[in-house]
Amino acid sequence: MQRKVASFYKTEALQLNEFGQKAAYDSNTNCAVIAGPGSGKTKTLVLKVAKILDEEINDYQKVACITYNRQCCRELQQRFKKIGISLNENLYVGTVHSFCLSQIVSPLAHLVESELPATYSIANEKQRNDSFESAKSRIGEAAKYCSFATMTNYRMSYLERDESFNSNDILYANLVTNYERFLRSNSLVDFDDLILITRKMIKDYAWIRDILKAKFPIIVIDEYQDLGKPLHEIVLLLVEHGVKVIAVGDVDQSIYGFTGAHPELLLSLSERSDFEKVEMKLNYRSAQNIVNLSDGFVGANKGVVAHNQNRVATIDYHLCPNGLEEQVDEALKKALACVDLLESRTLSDVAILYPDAKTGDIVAQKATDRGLFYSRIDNNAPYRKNPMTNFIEDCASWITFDWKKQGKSIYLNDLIKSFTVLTRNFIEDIDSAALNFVKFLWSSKNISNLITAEAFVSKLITEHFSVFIDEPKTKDDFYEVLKMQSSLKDDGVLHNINLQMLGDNRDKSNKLNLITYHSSKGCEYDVVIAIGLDNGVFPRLVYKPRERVWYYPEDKELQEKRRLFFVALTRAKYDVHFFKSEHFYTRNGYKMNYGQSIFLDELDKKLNTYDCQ
Ligand SMILES: Nc1ncnc2c1ncn2[C@@H]1O[C@H](COP(=O)(O)OP(=O)(O)OP(=O)(O)O)[C@@H](O)[C@H]1O
Repeated sequence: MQRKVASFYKTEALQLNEFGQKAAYDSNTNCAVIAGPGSGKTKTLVLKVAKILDEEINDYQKVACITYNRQCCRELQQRFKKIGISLNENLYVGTVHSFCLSQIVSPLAHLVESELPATYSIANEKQRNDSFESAKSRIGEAAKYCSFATMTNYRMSYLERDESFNSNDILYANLVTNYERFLRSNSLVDFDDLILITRKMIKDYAWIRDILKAKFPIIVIDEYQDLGKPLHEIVLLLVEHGVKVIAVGDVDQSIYGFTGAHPELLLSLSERSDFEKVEMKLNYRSAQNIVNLSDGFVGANKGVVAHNQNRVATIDYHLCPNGLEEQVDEALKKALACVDLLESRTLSDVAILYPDAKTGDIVAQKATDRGLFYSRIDNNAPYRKNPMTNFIEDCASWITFDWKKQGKSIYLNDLIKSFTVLTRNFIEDIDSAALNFVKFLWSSKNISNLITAEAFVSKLITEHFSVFIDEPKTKDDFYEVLKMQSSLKDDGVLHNINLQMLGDNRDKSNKLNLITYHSSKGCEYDVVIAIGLDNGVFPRLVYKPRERVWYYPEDKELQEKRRLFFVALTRAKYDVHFFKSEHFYTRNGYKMNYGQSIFLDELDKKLNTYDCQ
């Protein structure tokens, strides 16, 4: 029988440490791995999956490797690739939403009674917001100050539409009901629907659990702390049905409370008698002084030790009294200075972290003014990276690649494979579609100096991606392709990008990382430069009109922001620079002097206590 994975993973696994990694790798039962930043969770998980593929899975079975967001998913795929494992018949890697849609809702929902409309699309952000606004106006004045996040939380917490759903908070129950009604009236479902419908299907039908167990006898879930109640219930139902579950996460890195995530669910899983609990306490990433500062910053001190005992990090605060724009200018200067410090360091080893996409606009504009290349991840980035936009960048790179130059190219074979994976479920005659696609690539390569990036993307869309236009399963991904196309137009933000530069976007080397605190999860950089560390900016404050005073948000929300700060701090291998102005501006433009971020105060306290510097 042909081996499903190369044995290279075994050599890599020899590196796993005795501080939890090996125990997780060797565990033969359900396992909950709880480990802090940089402890090698992802490394261990990837090697463990390789071992499972090699030893436990037969030809007709699959391991599902699921995570919460797109970026973590990409990271996992890249890590698999590094040890010679690509997605194949026995390995599924995807987000929880794509797992629910592609493995459960889409193939099985029409066979059971479900809430799913006969034909449906996945609602995009605007459609979700429109439905929410319509629901609010249907209810009237009482719903004026209701937020989408609170509604989501309610919807993901009260899973049965029973008395407790209706009575716990009548206003939000009403809002959820109306929101769903508006979605359905437009034949739409949203991402949370996918999870809620999946949960109900798995709960109500044992034969669906049977199918899942037969196909996916082992499910591995990364970033478990980001899961909410319905997903946790799905996991428990499957575990009780005999599916083996490996859950990996870090409670202190739970930053999706606004989508209904409950970090304590990972702890409750680890305490079950049918789960082995493994903790990892070695940090491979950061210097000891960063580890000292971050350990216990959110919860109890865990006694984490830095692997690189000799590494010493600089932790610096920088005051910019003139406000955010000055912070951005100084942060960019600092980024360049940090690159100059070490010969081996490039811009891609440095990240500027900011609290929101609006601030990202300022950073991106100022970086462009300085002629810096950057890789940007936030909601206002011209387009998001996803399998389709990555594929287009890869195509552009192949077309414009100059073989005489040094560098790593993408191979035509890989492009054909990706094209097939992307389109095979939507095109009947995949062979001739692939042949046409290859002809298109070669003809574009022959005129690569003449064709604009926009013309290339437009042609690719009309001639080879038209199958995606009304396809619900790929709607969000395809939307990013359309955003890419429009940003490349004459009036778009990327109008000055040629085909080669579009191809270069696939490569992060020598590009400064511009990223929100949120999106930085799972990343690591030599140097982290964090801006906006002022009360009122990060964390945001809440205005009490009667008292005319700004307060910190309530404990739960502040704790979530604290975890976000913890995520940012723990991305750094070496140095961390915090920028602050000690004031913020209200929406009406008033300057409020509320000092540096409370999290810098807390860090100060730790610095004084432990003499971390
Ligand atoms: N046993 C090991 N020996 C050497 N290096 C390791 C080992 N385990 C992990 N590393 C390295 O430590 C770094 C962090 O590992 P990894 O990204 O897997 O951690 P993580 O726990 O997933 O981090 P985070 O939760 O912060 O994203 C990586 O550069 C990885 O290669």
